[in-house]
Amino acid sequence: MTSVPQRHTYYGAPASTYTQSRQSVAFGNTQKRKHVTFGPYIIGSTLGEGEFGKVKMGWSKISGSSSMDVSKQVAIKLVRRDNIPKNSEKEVKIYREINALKHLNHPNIVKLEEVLQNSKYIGIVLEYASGGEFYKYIQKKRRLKENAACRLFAQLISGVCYMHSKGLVHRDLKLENLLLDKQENLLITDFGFVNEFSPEEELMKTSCGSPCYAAPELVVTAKPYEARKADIWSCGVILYAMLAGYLPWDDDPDNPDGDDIGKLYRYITRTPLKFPDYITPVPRDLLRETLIADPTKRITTLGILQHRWLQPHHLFLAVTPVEWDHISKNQDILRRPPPRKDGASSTRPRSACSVSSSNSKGEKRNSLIMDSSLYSQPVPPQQSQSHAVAVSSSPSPRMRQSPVKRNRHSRSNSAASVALQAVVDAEKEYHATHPTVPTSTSASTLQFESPASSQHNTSPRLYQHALPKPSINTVSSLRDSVIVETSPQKGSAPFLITPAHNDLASGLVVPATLGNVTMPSTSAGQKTSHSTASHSLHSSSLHRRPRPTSYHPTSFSAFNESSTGTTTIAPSRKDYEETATVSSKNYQPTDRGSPQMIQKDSFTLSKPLVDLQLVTGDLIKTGDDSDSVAQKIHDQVEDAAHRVDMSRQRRKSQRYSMVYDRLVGLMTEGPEERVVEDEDLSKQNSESIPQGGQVKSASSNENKKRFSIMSVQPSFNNASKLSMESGNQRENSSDTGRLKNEDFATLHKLSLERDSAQSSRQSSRQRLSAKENEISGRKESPVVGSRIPSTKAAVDRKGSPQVITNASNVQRKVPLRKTSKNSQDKTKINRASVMISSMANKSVDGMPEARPREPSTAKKVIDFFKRRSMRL
Ligand SMILES: Nc1ncnc2c1ncn2[C@@H]1O[C@H](COP(=O)(O)OP(=O)(O)OP(=O)(O)O)[C@@H](O)[C@H]1O
Repeated sequence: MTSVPQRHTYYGAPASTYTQSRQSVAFGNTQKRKHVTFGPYIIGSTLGEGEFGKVKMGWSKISGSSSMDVSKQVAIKLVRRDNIPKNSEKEVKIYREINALKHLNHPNIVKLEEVLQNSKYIGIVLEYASGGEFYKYIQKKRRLKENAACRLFAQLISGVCYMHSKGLVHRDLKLENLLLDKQENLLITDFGFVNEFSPEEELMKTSCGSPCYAAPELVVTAKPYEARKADIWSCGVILYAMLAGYLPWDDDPDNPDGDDIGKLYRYITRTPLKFPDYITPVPRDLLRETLIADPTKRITTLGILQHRWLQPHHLFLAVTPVEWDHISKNQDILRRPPPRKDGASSTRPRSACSVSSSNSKGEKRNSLIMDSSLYSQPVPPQQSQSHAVAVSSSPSPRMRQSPVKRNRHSRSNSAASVALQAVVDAEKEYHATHPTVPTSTSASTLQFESPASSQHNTSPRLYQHALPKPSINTVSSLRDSVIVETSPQKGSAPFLITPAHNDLASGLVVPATLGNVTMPSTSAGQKTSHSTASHSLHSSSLHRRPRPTSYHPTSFSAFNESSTGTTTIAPSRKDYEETATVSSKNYQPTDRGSPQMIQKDSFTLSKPLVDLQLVTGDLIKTGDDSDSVAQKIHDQVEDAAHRVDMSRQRRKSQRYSMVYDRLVGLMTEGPEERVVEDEDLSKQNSESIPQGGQVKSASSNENKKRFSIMSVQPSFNNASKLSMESGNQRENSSDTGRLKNEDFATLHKLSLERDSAQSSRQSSRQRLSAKENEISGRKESPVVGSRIPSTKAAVDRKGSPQVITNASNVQRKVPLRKTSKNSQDKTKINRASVMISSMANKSVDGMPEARPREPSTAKKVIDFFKRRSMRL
């Protein structure tokens, strides 16, 4: 039997593809087949394709076991390293995704298993969502029944609340970024636009997401926006799509395809939400509160949690972020392969050798070191969890079995499956013992139970499936510790909770549920009694099973989401948050109030050598010293050239054709349209949207220190600006490089790059003119900025499931679909997650006047894409 190749076997390997590491692997007792491997994973079929490349199915192998030792299915996002230029927004996107996922442990958020790399690829190993894409699920069913939609929306909101409680916002929530697991639980994925907010700086300035799901405030104003509210809007659109089978505001006769973003948002802000008959009043009410254009009037996540439509899932929704973390932590214990008899760990080693790697040319790829060593970085200190200690113990016999023998293609790694099953069981039991509690939305008028009743009536079984079997022996001090009893079939690692003894001096309190204590009185305005919690912790209830929830939505008093750090926290929330002895700055008063805010420093990991201060404009706006200016300009130029190259490569994909069309449209259409001058754009971005990676060179030292940092994400105006200015920037970079650094090698490199970029642009121009000739020979020259013909536009419309006509509703209802490009590229989909800040340049309301501009190279390129798109 061939063992799993050592990690080093694919480091520094010849620059081919992952296929070069084909291994002959025993497969069954008889058949020997070649398998493509990537590190310890056997690569399977393509699951999908995104911006960064293909996502492949993978099976991990555990060396030393017998044949058929495929243990776990994963999804591996394979990112070609040469597709992600250093310091580019793509690189940042990847880091953002990894850094965010690293901190998120929620059953409805796709789990990051690890990150691997070789000389050619970076492999982001994710939990496998075997249920497929959510939009397809809706598409298949045309629309979801209310109960199903309610369950899935509860899961979505739970995941969103969880990430908000961590101080993260997704900013690109849409159907296409939701997957399903085997049990049809929702998994939020694609965290490329994730960002963090802090109590001090809640507002964000980078507009991103997909137009049809983006909150109006992102588009109609250039003002900073409250990112959580934008996520809530997107959730509303998703819910509407679940229930209706089509997107809201998709019936504008003047903009039937919704590809005119300006019109779309004018329509959204001016047209009342309409519902098809089959959406009942209660979800309508929730949708009305969610899809309010004014973010200050829009419902908060807390409001959603408390909405009566979601009441059937209130137990699930009441699981706190702390609890999800505990559950996840213990699942990790469960997943750990058993120790081998010889004492060696059967766990394949974390890729210590992957701290750094070289490509085939021996070049260090330090910029992309973000493998398992990054993944395995410790979770940032989370004071709220300081009371919890997970103690491992020898696994149960069941755990010693190979997972393959139990279930060859098991979803043993499905966080959602285990945790959600636990919640479902808890809910079932709860409903069994409380028949008056509604189990369907039809009874949703029933109010939440009172906090007092919830103390005693909440099912104790929540943790039974989620946490390992207790071991009395491991309890060091029964007086100070609490055993959380767990399901006997889930292994034997104990879950030992050491309460913090109400250590008010340290600002910590023990989550009541985890300590199996009676919930303190939670009525709003009533002071939380920590001594009560303490007493309970030390009471005779030690061996009682914990209540599944530690707070109840109704236990929260409403608080002003927009206030920053000064919010008075409802007493019940204090059980989960640091007390007054800790500055309120230390946690975000999010709707669900978690004490586990990701520390700013921990999210923007130092491990990636990307200058996050430069490229994540939302996070930090900073100046820079002049010495790094040349490098930055150079990087930007390199990036711009690469972007042009990539654009050409992506012709087969129509992914951005609509956006290019829109860009052209914004430049040229109608009296309200605004043409954004480069200077204008720079000015605007530097003043009001100071995000991103476009560095504008400054003439004086002072100016150099005030570099405006604009959108690093693919803002299309910025992209065009980059293209347009690339020539100048090259000159600038070259000059600056010469002035600041007389390193001949640098100059040589720059000139080589410039030459190659110039030749690349030249060939692009040639192709462009050839295409123009071809097009003009075939048909009348298309009007620049004109709308894509509807039949085509229906295909081109990214990220916007379409609607088809339904007689019962005047709205058009094209089935939700994520369109394929062509037969060869079935998995490639149209999903435009874009920086839409540029769209704000379009005059929607009170935007500045347009100024004419000269045609430029970039515009020609854009025209080319547009024509190509129309032709297709
Ligand atoms: N964990 C997963 N399990 C199963 N399939 C997955 C998983 N992750 C991604 N896929 C499939 O791969 C496709 C592309 O994945 P993903 O959206 O994460 O890539 P991406 O490069 O981030 O794309 P983009 O940023 O353009 O949305 C998805 O639409 C889905 O079909």
